[in-house]
Amino acid sequence: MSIQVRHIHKAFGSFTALGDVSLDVPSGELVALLGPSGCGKTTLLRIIAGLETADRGSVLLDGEDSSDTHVRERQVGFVFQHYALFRHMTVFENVAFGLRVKPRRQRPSDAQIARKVGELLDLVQLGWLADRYPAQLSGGQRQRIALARALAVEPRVLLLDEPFGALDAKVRKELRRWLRRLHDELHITSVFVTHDQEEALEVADRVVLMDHGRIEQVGTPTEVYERPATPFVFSFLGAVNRFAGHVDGAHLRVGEQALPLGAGTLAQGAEAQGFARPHELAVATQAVAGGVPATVGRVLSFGVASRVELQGVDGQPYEVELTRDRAEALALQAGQAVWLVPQRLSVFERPGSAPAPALAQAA
Ligand SMILES: Nc1ncnc2c1ncn2[C@@H]1O[C@H](COP(=O)(O)OP(=O)(O)OP(=O)(O)O)[C@@H](O)[C@H]1O
Repeated sequence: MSIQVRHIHKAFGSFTALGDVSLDVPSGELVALLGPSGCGKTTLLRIIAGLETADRGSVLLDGEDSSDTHVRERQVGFVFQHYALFRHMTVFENVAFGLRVKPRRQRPSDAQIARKVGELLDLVQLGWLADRYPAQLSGGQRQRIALARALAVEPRVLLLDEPFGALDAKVRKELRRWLRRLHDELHITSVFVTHDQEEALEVADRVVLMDHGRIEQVGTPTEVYERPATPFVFSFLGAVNRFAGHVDGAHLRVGEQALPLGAGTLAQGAEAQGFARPHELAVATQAVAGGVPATVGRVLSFGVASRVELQGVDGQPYEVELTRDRAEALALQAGQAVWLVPQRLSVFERPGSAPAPALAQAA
């Protein structure tokens, strides 16, 4: 089932939690809503679910406006971070619950329920736990059972709110791979909320980056990581080095240095920030054109990679990732003066910072 979110606006009192949010989720896709705490991810998920109503805008499920459709009729399955299973029920009964509470005419027979629950427990690979109670399960097992319970009623959409948020890093990693495999088997349109960028990039077909109640970018993991549309996306998705300056002809002028700009449409004289990931900076031990001076701090080597922490002349921190061989060839020492040369620089103009055209010409 496809989901279309159209111009959703939601305020809590005077606080705008979502401002004009629109999003298309094609049928069968697994989409991650990613953003910092408080950016509106859960609110958007709850509006899609029908657990919350929007002030304006609409949600279309398979092209039909769902505003007047009750949560129960939307055929949506949920898994929440702390969606406690029923403590007094066995795993089997927890998974069977959604089937047992169906209206009498739609309710499967006991034999059908037993078969269905058995299949679902096999699917989440926990058939051997059917007779246990939730307190006798690990956190990861509980979330897999919660997922089996959500799937029992054959939802057309699956909504997951930080489903692995409460688990430790290792279990989280295992479960997200497992979720991806499960999705590839079932192809249920799924939206999951996370504030963990690695989780979103690893699991989702497409990532929706949100900040302050707005969508900043929607794209495949490669698109959002390789071609961030805004400074926020750049900073949110992993380590980044920042070079603040202004546009000067075909260069970004950063202090005394002029860093070459790629093709673009930046306004002459505008204040701008250049971004480069740690692996996109080369280190030179002699002064070079287009290099920004910095002082080596710590050099950390893990396996085949080395990470170098540095400081710019104005105290700006930088981080560079090199192959270990390259780091050893450079023989970097703490306190050494070096020059950082961006191999790729993504430059964003500060909105409204471009001088008036006449001024720019005079400069
Ligand atoms: N019922 C409510 N009443 C008042 N404010 C609310 C309510 N629900 C959410 N908010 C506010 O709306 C904003 C968005 O909340 P939301 O839960 O959607 O964020 P989130 O991105 O899911 O954050 P987190 O990752 O911390 O869960 C927050 O500032 C939150 O305090």
